[in-house]
Amino acid sequence: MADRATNLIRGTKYEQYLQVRADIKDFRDKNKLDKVIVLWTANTERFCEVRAGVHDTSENIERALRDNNSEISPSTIFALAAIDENCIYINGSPQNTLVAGVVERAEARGVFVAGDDFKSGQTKLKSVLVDFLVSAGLKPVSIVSYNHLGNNDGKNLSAPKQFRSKEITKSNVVDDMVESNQILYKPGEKPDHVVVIKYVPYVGDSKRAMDEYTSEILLHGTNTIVVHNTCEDSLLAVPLILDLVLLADLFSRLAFRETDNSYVRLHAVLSPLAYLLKAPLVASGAPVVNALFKQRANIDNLLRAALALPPNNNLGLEHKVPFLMKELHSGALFNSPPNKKQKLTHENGDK
Ligand SMILES: O=P([O-])([O-])O[C@@H]1[C@@H](O)[C@H](O)[C@@H](O)[C@H](O)[C@@H]1O
Repeated sequence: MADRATNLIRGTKYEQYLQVRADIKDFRDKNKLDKVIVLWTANTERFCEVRAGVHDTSENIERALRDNNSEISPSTIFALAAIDENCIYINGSPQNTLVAGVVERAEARGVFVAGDDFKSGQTKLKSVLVDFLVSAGLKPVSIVSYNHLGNNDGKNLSAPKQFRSKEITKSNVVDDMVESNQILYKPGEKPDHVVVIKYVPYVGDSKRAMDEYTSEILLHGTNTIVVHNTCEDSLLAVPLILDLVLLADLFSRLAFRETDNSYVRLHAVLSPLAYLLKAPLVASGAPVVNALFKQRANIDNLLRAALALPPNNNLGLEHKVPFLMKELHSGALFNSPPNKKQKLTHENGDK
């Protein structure tokens, strides 16, 4: 891969960290910016070997960085530099950049992080199709996903360790959907799921994705769906980059009022961005949701909450229950008695 490494920051890992911080500061000053968001779109790295005493706390990772520890990945150096410059950091590639010590540091500094890996094509479709199959009672038993492409990403992924990172993010996406149906699957049972990526220079950015989904249906029958998708890899990724940055900024501004009237922001790990990511990072202990429409509903409802609207639960009782239908048509449904705050402001003459 050395032939593609043309833009290097030299020095020890700590010197590189200082350089990235200086670059961020310089960029912010030169462009007179209030805010910088750092998003990793560089190539996939190998997973770092997560070690106790190295990656587990902010203090340990700081020591490891200064000791030039080989298991501190370049993307982790960028994450630490961004967090220390008070910048949101988003990981658009599969590797495990955001180890526990990085998240701890983000929480301590009040900075947001999100990841991992843009969910652009094959996986996006998978997170719809498998959700549909499982919830329709068609039991996916074998999912085989092959893709080939000829851009730099494809070249990079032809290295086994880098491919392994991608294989992990692309393979785990069906887990929550499978676990959600305990009638179809016994505890621990999973479909066979294989992911293959090949580098074919001629096709360039035009990535080909071929998938075969086999499901068991009634009376041991089978149902096989085959998909062939051709698309420009970069053209699918760019809108995701814009949406990630815009939504990350928006979510970083949300605050929730506590009973003592103080305000708290969302957790440092911005999991609502999961809709755009293959392997969503969540706060420790929180459930991972991969199903695309659940992820989408999460964003919709967060934005509705920000406008003081109730979540959209799709009940639609106002179109199904006669007395609510009448209230809807007469307008009575919207004439709820004013709440305490409205009454007070009204009495004070505050329009
Ligand atoms: O999003 P998706 O189509 O499932 O996954 C894709 C990978 O299969 C592909 O190898 C890679 O080059 C793309 O950038 C993208 O990550």
